[in-house]
Amino acid sequence: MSCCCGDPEGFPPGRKGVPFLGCAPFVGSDAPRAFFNWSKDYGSIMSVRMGKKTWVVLNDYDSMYQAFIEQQSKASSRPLIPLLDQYNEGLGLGSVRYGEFFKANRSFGEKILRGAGIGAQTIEERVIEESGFLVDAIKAKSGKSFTTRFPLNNASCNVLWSILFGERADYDDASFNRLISALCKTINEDPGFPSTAISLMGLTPSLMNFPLFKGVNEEYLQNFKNLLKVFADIIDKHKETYSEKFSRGFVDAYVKEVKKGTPHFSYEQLVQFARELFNAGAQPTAGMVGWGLLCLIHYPETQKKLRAEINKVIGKGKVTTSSKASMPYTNAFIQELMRFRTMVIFTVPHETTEDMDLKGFKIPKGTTVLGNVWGVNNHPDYWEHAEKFDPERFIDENGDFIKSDHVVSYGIGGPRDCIGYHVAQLEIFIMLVSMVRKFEFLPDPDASDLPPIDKGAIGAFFIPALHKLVAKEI
Ligand code: HEM
Repeated sequence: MSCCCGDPEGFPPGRKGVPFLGCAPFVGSDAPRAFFNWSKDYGSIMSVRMGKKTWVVLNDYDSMYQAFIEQQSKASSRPLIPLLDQYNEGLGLGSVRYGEFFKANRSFGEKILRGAGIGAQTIEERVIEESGFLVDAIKAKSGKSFTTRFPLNNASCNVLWSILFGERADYDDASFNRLISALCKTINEDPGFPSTAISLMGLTPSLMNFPLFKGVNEEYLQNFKNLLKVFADIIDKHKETYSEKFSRGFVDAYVKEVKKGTPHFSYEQLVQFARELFNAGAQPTAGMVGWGLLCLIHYPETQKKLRAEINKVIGKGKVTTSSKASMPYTNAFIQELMRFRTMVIFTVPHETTEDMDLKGFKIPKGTTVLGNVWGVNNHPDYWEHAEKFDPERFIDENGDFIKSDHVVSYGIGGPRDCIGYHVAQLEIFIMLVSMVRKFEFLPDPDASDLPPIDKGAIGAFFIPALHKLVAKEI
């Protein structure tokens, strides 16, 4: 049975927008904020017509928890997203439908990203080694202003590359830098029409046929094809030099499964899976560390407190996560950073595989359900002055760190949360601590203003706009 507006009875209320496009023309360049504002009229669980489809958007912690954790058996698939499907053809991980193929590949990926089966060096050791190269690259700037994005992208790409292939590249390696540029082109990391258009085409596929969007999409698709070709070639080389006696990383471990004939493993899937881990992992992590450095120059008192704790707990010793439990301020800084600059603004869209009853609303099988990650990270019910960067909100009266469930930057949990959480957290902690211990970060003396702390590309990820700063060696 359906109600007068065409939605099934009991379906969450919401916005319909205009014929063909639905709400796309009203979303603007900041979709999570637009959805969150609409939820003030319709409630936390609301519907939004995007093109021909009506999505359900969850704008608070409780509804996301009930859908993605408590009813995970019903809400863990993925809808077909034409923008992504045109290059991944249903392979990879993030857009794969829930089922045996997904489970086999996800569980393999989880093991590898925890460090199993990729040779003797742990992931933490790889991150520590890479942080040393990052510090050296910044030292080489000799206190002159530099664009942070490049060494951070190099460092984060190297960590992923080392997990995938067991090797890293110097920061001036021309072919690796070309690969990083190819990656950046797939992300559209600069604010402007292309990054907004990609975000909107993900939500409303019909826009892909409109002239202005068509050009952006053609370029987007070509960039992905270029990146896929690079991965296919390198994986072919790894297949030729494969040996059962050692594993250089994810790719060797996966080749082993294909050779064994393990169901759901294939070379085509390997190319897409490896490409996707690189795509989904390298830039959000580099971007998060980049936002962290920006916060340090905007809040110099915070920078001082952070360094004081690092010096007290680690001093000149090796930076490892074994010190983390004794560093409440650093933990608070990182948790607030993840909340304040939400890198992945929505969950990847989920799809229901059965009818679902969500807090009294009826959500039929086959409905797209989106979690508003930015909305939860900024919800006034959990955060006083959410717009303020304030690590102290996570320090209790005894000076201890308060871990919060309401920071959902990696998703809320369940079978589709971020598979790279462990790697990203290692990188953010070890890279930031290693840099803050060695350098005082200061504004670029040649710039009239501080670089903006609220402007970035809101496409696939919320990446800081290109900016320069100074790192003065301590
Ligand atoms: C600061 C860094 C990162 C943030 C904020 C982040 C955030 C997220 C979020 C919000 C999701 C969607 C969860 C959902 O749909 O419910 C996700 C999914 C995913 N992330 Fe991350 N991520 C980060 C780093 C990484 C890294 C380092 C990797 C790879 C090594 C990675 C790989 C993925 C993949 C493959 C998925 C899809 C998982 C699936 O569908 O099963 N991410 N991430």
